[in-house]
Amino acid sequence: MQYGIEVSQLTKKYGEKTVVSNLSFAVKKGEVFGLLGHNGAGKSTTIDCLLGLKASDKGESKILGLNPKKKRKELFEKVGVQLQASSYQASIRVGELCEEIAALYKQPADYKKLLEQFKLNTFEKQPVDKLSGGERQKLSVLLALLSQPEVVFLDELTTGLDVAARREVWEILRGLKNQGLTIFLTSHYMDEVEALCDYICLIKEGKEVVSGTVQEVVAQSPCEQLEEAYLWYMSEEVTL
Ligand SMILES: Nc1ncnc2c1ncn2[C@@H]1O[C@H](COP(=O)(O)OP(=O)(O)OP(=O)(O)O)[C@@H](O)[C@H]1O
Repeated sequence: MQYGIEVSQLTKKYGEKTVVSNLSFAVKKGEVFGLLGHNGAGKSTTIDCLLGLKASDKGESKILGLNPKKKRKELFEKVGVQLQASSYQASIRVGELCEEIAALYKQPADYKKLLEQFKLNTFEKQPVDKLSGGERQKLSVLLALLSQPEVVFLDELTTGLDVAARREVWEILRGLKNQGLTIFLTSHYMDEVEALCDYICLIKEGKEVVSGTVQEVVAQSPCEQLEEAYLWYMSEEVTL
């Protein structure tokens, strides 16, 4: 099986409002796919529907060839998820949280090694609620990788991280990608998208505006840089 993620005509409504509309795409194993769009475009809702956390109104999705709603147990070991708002038990320490989560999996990663990679090892004994916003963000990416997943979903992976920390996280992800990890990410930073993504899809009000490699998306616009192209696409009328 060639694909890490397959999505066909995914549609999600909240009441009368359609927030994800007929989205279709496929992510090959070992590729990095970026779903981009303004605040409220429907990115997090798409992830929730893909994972079966929210019921979609139409469409199908598969992760590693499996239906996430029907094969939840099977996928649990294979899929890592970093969501935007992660809440943890009050006053649990970083090391304890890692241990607790690692204990859920059959073959977890060595969390101490991951803490070192993410430069969080000095915080092992610190309560999670005393971490800075950026440290907590890095921890949420780390936790998504604890199961040694085959597919990982990262929602705004480096929001709040400083320049050096962002690059460290990119390096870690590139290394994991080279080992075959499939990555689905959302990001508001176009330099990050250029640095990491093999394929991107821009959405506006839940609808696809354009998709392709970064080079293809830029080439189909009158712009030369992804950030300008992104703004150009976003200012266009939605016609789909
Ligand atoms: N439970 C809900 N009930 C009603 N509307 C919702 C609900 N959850 C999300 N929405 C709306 O759906 C739309 C898409 O939200 P979503 O969180 O998917 O956007 P996003 O692209 O992830 O945005 P951001 O970049 O700000 O995180 C928004 O207009 C949001 O207000």
